Amino acid sequence: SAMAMNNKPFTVFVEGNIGSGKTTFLEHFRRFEDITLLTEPVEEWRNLKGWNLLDLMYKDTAKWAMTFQSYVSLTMLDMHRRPTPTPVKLMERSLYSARYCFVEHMMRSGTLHPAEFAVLDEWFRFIMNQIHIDADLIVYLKTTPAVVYERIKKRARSEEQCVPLSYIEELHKLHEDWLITRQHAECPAPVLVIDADLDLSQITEEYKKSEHQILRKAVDVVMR
Ligand SMILES: Cc1cc2cn([C@H]3C[C@H](O)[C@@H](CO)O3)c(=O)nc2[nH]1
Repeated sequence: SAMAMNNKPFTVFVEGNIGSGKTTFLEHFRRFEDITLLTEPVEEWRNLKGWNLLDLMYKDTAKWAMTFQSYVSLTMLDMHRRPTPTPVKLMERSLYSARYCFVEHMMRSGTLHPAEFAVLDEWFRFIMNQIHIDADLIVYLKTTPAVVYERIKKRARSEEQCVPLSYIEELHKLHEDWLITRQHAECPAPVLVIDADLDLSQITEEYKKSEHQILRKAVDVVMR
């Protein structure tokens, strides 16, 4: 049942640390024709006119963090704004995790200069005030840093092999501050927490739990 273009679809952000299984979670919903999946445009970050901004950022974070996060935010805004023909839209991450997790960490760790952070924060505030991009639900794939650190090693995405456990632990804390402690009032969406430490064989049950909640909420919104 295609959604009239003027209605806003039931929008879900899928959030979690590096290696928490977001792409796997999204792929679980590939079978539903009423759901549009927008996965993280990592390939765009790895090849912008031939430049691998992800690799540059990991290789020399102080020099490339601003450039990388600026482009990440542009690609996320593009995804937020993309017209969705279906009643439900699942997005991998968001401008919120960009600002509250990654940019926040780079500012606190000093890899973003305060002036660079100020510019990124002004862009974030402008977008929040001018463009309606909030979620109806956030699915938080909650993990333990040690578990995802091992997965990152196994997945062996080349750019990430130098990522230290301390970085994963700091990102974890920023996700918890945002999605469990609820430190940021600008993002009031309800959070559905999934135990994403479970390995693939066990996690399908967890997904089914979220499937029910997502589809039920989506039906409520569509029938409103
Ligand atoms: C919104 C947002 C996503 C995102 C991902 N990343 C990194 C973490 C992973 O190594 C890779 C793919 O998620 O990109 C980042 O540094 N900053 C980001 N900001």
